[in-house]
Amino acid sequence: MHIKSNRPCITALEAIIVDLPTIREHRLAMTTMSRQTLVIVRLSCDDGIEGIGEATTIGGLSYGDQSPESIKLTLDHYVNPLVIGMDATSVNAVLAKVDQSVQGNSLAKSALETALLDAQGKRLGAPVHALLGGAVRNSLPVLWTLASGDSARDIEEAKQLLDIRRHKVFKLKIGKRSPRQDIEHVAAIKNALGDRAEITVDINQAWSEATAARHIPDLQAAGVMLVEQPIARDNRRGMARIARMFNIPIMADEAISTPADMFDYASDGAADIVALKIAKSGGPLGVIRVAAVADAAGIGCYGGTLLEGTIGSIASAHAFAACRRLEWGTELFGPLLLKDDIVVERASVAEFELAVPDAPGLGVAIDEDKLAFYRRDKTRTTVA
Ligand SMILES: O=C(O)C[C@H]1C=CC(=O)O1
Ligand SMILES: [Mn+2]
Repeated sequence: MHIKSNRPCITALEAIIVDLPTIREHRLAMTTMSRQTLVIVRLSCDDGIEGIGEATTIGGLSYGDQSPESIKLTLDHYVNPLVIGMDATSVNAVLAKVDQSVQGNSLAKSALETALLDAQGKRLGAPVHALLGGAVRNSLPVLWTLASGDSARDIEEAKQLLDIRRHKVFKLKIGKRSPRQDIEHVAAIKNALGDRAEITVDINQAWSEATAARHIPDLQAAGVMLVEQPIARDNRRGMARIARMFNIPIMADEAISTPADMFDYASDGAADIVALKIAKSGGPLGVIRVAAVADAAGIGCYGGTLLEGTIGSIASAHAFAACRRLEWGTELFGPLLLKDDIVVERASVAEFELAVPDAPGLGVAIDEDKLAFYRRDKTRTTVA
């Protein structure tokens, strides 16, 4: 017999596109950003509780195959009719229903999963990390990406961040210029910072396997600590050959989204480290499944970002806090790249670490005035 439950139901799901300015240009191999676009999700339930989530990508469709506009369309037209009326307390049941009718679209699913966890946490008076099995750590090391496009400016920026004890690991985005220019840039920064800082590089798939084989030794000689996604995401065999060829750790990012991707990479020995991202894996629960496969294979975990604002970064922080091992730290600096955000209290980093909130849910509240000001379909023109 089917017993009608008295559990709270989902009554509304809203997706809002928000455009925010960045503090400086951010240059990656595939695009240069001067603003960031977030998709904020608000999920209402009939017990009066609201959950929030965020789906954010980089540079429209230049980084990945989901754009802010397509994420909103997916949520409005496909996900919304599936979830309205469902029991809001079973995150797994809601996501299973969505997975049956919506293929892919991991970013929309991540924002939905985050909003459900936020709502359930608020309902139970528990932080999201507690819903994920509990935090193994209550703060996370955060690196900073130097990507102004100018070596001198990057060095100055790094020195300042070291002085104020905000970051001591720096990721350099390379692959846009020639390998020779890139290596000069990397060496200049490492020489200027010396032992005060560790340097990593992210090539964002820009090199061929032959270019990687030729130039990874130069990066190693320049003092680089690890190399992220040197070649195309679908060239798993090439990644395996590179990982075997060099001692310097090779990190897979764009190549690994699902537990199955992680399993294939692990089976082929195609990466030493994986960049976990809630956006790639469909949310905090999804990313923990990928981390479990990585753990089983002895592959190191790193807490990655798609440069989300505070909501998405704090959702990631809850998940990364709950991962059993997080040997390579995180890059949850997205909120610090933004000039402003749409929350009451922005995420901040002190003593090189980001604190994981302990308040119910995500522990983040929307600033309604700022949201009204920055939303693309703007409803007012001044911030109070
Ligand atoms: O890792 C990426 O590919 C994307 C992102 C993370 C940090 C950053 O600057 O860009
Ligand atoms: Mn990357």
